[in-house]
Amino acid sequence: MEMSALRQRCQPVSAYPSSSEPSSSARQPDPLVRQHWMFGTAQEESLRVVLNHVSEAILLLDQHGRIQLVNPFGEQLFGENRDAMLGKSWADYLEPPFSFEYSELFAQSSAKDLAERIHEHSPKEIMLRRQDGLMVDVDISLSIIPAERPLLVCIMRDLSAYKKEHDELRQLARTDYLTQVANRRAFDEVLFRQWQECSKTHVPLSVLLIDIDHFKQLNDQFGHLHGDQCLRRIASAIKSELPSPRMLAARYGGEEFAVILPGCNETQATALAETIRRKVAALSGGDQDVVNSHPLSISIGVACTVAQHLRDYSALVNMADVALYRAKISGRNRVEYCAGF
Ligand SMILES: Nc1nc2c(ncn2[C@@H]2O[C@H](COP(=O)(O)OP(=O)(O)OP(=O)(O)O)[C@@H](O)[C@H]2O)c(=O)[nH]1
Repeated sequence: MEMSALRQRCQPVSAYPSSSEPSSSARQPDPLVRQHWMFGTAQEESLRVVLNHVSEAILLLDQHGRIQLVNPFGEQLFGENRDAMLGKSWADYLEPPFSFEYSELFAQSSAKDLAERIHEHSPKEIMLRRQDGLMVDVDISLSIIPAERPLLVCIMRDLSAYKKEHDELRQLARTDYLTQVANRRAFDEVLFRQWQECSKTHVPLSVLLIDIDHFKQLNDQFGHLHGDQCLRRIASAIKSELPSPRMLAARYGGEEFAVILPGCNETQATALAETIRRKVAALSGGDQDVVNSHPLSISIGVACTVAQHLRDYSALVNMADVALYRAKISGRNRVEYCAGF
């Protein structure tokens, strides 16, 4: 056999076209890996091509979790050259708590223990820290090749695009299309969470229910498209007055909005409601636009709970509703507080 043909047979699984072969000084896989992962036959050569072109990161780890082989997509995912990756601990590329979890897995004293425990840790979604410091969400699957000194096949799939799409869809499902504030579903979820958190920490929790006054008249006089424009302007006025990102403005339904104010007591919530009322009243009047010249006002009901003395969070909303009703029958364009039923 010619020397070049012999050399060809001795390529490890991660072999590249000859132009990108590692230099002789580059770190080489464990001899055991080399012994098992030589290529020569046409079938093995096909497998080498598949591994080099498959768009998932494929790594071979020894039983201590040290990287023995990596395919080109793996290099791309880790943002590092394979020569630098070979021999390094795979778990060192992971973010805590996964780095601890997998370091502990690879510290098993016997191959049998490792084989038994590997199923508890795969498949799984974990976070990878690339060489350039970027964090990437990945899905991993670990399989064991049983032997006295077992090897592990680690397949990693980049979830970034999927995560981005998922986050965008989630955001859409929680946003009111017309006004771009949170919708009722998001309001209920956040209020439930804040209720639980404030119960634990004994901080007050307040809610505002806001209803536009005589909105039907505005719709009837100027049409629903102009009504929509007012809804958008009022939503953004409410949002702009919230001093903390933990506070949430939502469209509660029709021409009603709601605000969650974690950490706000009765006095603070009432003062903020008054600021919002004034801001909305100031939206109309000064503009040339016929709708903007139409007087706009809102009525607001305020309710607060401290140490969660109420039955549940819906009782807080009911109290704000009672206060809102009071504001309406007392002449509108005002803030009312309900201390309890
Ligand atoms: N333009 C527009 N109007 C809406 C929307 N949702 C609800 N409305 C209107 O809001 C109006 C609510 O009318 P009412 O419940 O009678 O209340 P109001 O006229 O504001 O009277 P008070 O609340 O008692 O001051 C109705 O005319 C609905 O058609 C919407 O998305 N866009």
